[in-house]
Amino acid sequence: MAKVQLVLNAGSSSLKFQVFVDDGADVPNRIYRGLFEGLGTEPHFKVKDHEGAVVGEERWPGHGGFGFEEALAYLSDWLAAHRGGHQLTAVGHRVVHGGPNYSHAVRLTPEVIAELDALSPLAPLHQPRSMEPIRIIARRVPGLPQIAAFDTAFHHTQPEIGQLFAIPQAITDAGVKRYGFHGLSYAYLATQFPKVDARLATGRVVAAHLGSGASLCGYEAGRSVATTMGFSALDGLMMGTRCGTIDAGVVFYLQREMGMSAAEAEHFLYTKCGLLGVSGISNDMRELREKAEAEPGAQRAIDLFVYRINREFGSLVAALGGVDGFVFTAGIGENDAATRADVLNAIRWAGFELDEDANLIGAGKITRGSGPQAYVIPTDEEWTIVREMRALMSREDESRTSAA
Ligand SMILES: Nc1ncnc2c1ncn2[C@@H]1O[C@H](COP(=O)(O)OP(=O)(O)O)[C@@H](O)[C@H]1O
Ligand SMILES: CC(=O)OP(=O)(O)O
Ligand SMILES: [Mg+2]
Repeated sequence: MAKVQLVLNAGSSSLKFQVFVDDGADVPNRIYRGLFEGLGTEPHFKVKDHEGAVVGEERWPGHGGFGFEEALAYLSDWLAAHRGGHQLTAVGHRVVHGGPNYSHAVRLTPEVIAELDALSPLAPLHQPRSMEPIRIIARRVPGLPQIAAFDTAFHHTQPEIGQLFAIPQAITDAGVKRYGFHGLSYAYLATQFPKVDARLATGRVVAAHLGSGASLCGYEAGRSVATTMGFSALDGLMMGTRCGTIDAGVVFYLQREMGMSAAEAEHFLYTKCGLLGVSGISNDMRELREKAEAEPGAQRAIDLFVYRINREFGSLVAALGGVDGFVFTAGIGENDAATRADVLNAIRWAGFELDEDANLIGAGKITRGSGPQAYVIPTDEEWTIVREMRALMSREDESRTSAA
């Protein structure tokens, strides 16, 4: 029976996973990559092997009661039954918020789980979802090692000034500061920079993670020095359903003049705004692109999405003192050539020159000329998690050895 490590990435309606051989190799050896999507509505399971061939697929039409619990039970049975069976040795999880304390992965003990639960108010859309599979597995397989890797951890290298809001120190000390998110994705991109272009690895780079959540990260020599998300995953760019940066005065206005409670205003800004709110049509860029010619709302949403990226890009370039490269990643960044073209045309002022043909192919370098270059690099959050998990376990082994 093959020993394997499982990595889970729990989203709002999906559960992505990857399975790696537990061989301690520095470059993780992936054997399966898959997801459950449509949880709570029309669940659908699909898994591919390391060559991308589909090796499992199942649907549960109309099974609204099929959630993480059912998905994890199905996955565990599938792994046990497949190719002579697989023995799980550890599970790694994407946890969105690690708070001020965690700049690396951590082993999930009951105390750590309680500490991470307490961060839910900082990421109300994400943290409770991140924590659910951890609890289910702890109950189903007590004793199975579980670790958490955090979206916030990669941004611990931001200078202190970049983490501050202009508020009294006592409130900053209570944790009200800029954390930044999508760090598992940005950490993965940084590992690819040297393979893609040496200037990315050593220079000043802005990467755009454009998925259902969206943010930009400014890197200096592969380390995060500034990012558009701050205290919560509501900040920065316009997203699928989130507003991004908004004048705090609007939040009070929604409550005082429009009769929303604090909870209603929060729900509104997380789930009814962004591409969905502006277009009145959809949070999905594919649908907006299809309808952009006929529906002015769809085009306006796309225009604002791009405008906000250009504005926030300018702010990161100011923080970096210049820019040597740009990277696109995640659902929109990897798949939507039209958005990439719009963004590169918007940031021409920084010297980027779109290569239309390369952009249509959508892999590798998509600019030309003598200025800074832009690239498409597909992200892989689960790869960062398994690497973090192995690093944590070898640190633990070392400290056990030196204590002995
Ligand atoms: N082929 C495509 N063309 C344009 N946009 C796409 C395409 N595929 C996915 N997207 C966009 O990517 C989003 C999902 O991105 P993803 O990175 O998978 O997000 P998440 O992991 O946060 O769910 C979708 O909502 C959609 O807007
Ligand atoms: C932190 C965050 O916004 O994550 P996602 O893009 O998965 O919603
Ligand atoms: Mg995501």
